[in-house]
Amino acid sequence: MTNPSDFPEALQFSGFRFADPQLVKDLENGSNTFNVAMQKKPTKLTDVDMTYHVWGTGRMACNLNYIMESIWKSNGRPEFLFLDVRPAQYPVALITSHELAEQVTKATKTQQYSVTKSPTIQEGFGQLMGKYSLLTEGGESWKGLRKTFNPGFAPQHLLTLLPVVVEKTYTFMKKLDALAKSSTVTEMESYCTNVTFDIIGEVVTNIDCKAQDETVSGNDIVRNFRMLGATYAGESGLAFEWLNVRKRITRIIYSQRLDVAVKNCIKDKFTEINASPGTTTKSAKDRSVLALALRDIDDLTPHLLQSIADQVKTFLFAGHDTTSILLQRLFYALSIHPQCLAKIRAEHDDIFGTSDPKEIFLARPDETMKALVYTSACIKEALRLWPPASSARMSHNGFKIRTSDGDEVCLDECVMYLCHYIIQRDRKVYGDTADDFVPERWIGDIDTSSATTDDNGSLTGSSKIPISAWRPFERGPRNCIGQELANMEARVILACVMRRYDFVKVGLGEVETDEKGKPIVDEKGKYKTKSELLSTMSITSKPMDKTVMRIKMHERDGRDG
Ligand code: HEM
Repeated sequence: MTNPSDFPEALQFSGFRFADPQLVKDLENGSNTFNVAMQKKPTKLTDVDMTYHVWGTGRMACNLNYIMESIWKSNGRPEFLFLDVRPAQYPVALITSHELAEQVTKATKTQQYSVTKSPTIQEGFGQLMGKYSLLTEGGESWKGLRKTFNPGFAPQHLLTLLPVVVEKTYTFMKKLDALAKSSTVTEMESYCTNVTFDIIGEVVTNIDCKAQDETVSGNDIVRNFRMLGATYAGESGLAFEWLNVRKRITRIIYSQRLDVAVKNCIKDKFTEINASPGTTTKSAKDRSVLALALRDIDDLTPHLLQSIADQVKTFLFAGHDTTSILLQRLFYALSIHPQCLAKIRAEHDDIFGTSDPKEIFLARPDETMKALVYTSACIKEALRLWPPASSARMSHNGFKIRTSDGDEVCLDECVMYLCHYIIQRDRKVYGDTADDFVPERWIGDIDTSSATTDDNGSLTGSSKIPISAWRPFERGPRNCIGQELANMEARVILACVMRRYDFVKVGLGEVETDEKGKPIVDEKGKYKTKSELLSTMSITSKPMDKTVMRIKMHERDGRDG
């Protein structure tokens, strides 16, 4: 057994230290060369020049995952390694294998609800989600909250939300129609974020947030969310963030405004529920996050109000940003993989024929969702290659991982960073096509639900891919509560838009064309691109340029008449 206290001084935990003034100055100037202590095995340490990994990889410091990947590769791709990034942050234990990640996230006798969340999440994003957030709470308080909200995400209840998802999707399509008509080059991020915000707004509050309505500047919640979210541009929650004082002050201001707007919404709902006797039965059927949180509450004390506000903010944030990224990645991936695009369109032709998808979805919701098999495989593959989130944990009670060599390593007081980006591109699992978009690998195994899969992480489905090697929603008790909602949204949106439009990337990641202007196809059947659409880190991992595209009506099905 190895314990961090046995490590050389460089790795001994000292807490979140604000270092000597010279070092802080160097960090601010960007001139500091970090001394990164790392190891393949706990006993062997090497000093590595961090600057090389940040600037020397050719991928720039745009995303923490790329830096981690570079360090990991140059150290022989170990299943975990330690990084001493003090005093910027706690020491980090980078977890790169799905087997080790599984040990961290599963429930055990000593870690009943899996290893607790890292304090860096609350330190980094507390202002966005609040200190009582379901995402960061632990122990029995977390358990109680999760139990309260689970009914709002039960599969049968989610199906009742399908009409809302379809309606919001049609508003989204109106926007895309207008873009196609005007041939305007646009950033897809705001369109995707607005549609997912509108959907999650209904799920959380039962209120139309009108995020897609340009004639109004959005309600107070949407507006303050946008402003607050913008202050997180370029942040990962793992390092350096505390240095920017101006940003921190701006953040406090918008965070307070958001809090007030959310609390007003909660108070209105509380009054509505308690207004007339008849509403009790109505509210019993209302499974919005807000109604579930207010159920059985007679006295809305300041503490309760704050806790509910924190849950509402958490759901609103976690429920729109990640799904928006997924949509952008899918539109782009399908635009450069012509064979996949043809297959997904063929599937939609089979299911909808010449009918309006809306009618089919509303007439046969369950059957239609299940029929979208290739569509689901595309979603699963996009989440594998471009996972929007990750997980960060920290233990304090002697938690040990067992390595593939049988060593036991104690990871107490380190941030365990479960890097989905590296884990889900593991060549040992995904072979030579680990970095390629191949939805076909999931046919026969399109289930995305962590709840229904085999808990021990063994092989499943015809894909024969270990279950735990696909973990964009994380696994174990702290898995994503909204995963089926995200999956439903993505399926509906793809089914409605993929036959109607052609998405053409402009700028970063643009397709290379021949002298006749036709895309050049590579040996794998993919369009060659002039560059890679890298991701930046702004809490989550987002396409760097906000996915600049031109939208065209797809000729075969063009109904823009
Ligand atoms: C593609 C879409 C999504 C992805 C990739 C995603 C990813 C994740 C991940 C990785 C976690 C675990 C985080 C950790 O271990 O610290 C998580 C938790 C969570 N997600 Fe999602 N998520 C998505 C969509 C949603 C949606 C639509 C909602 C809202 C309904 C949502 C609400 C939450 C909440 C509340 C948690 C905390 C759950 C708990 O700790 O009990 N997510 N999500």
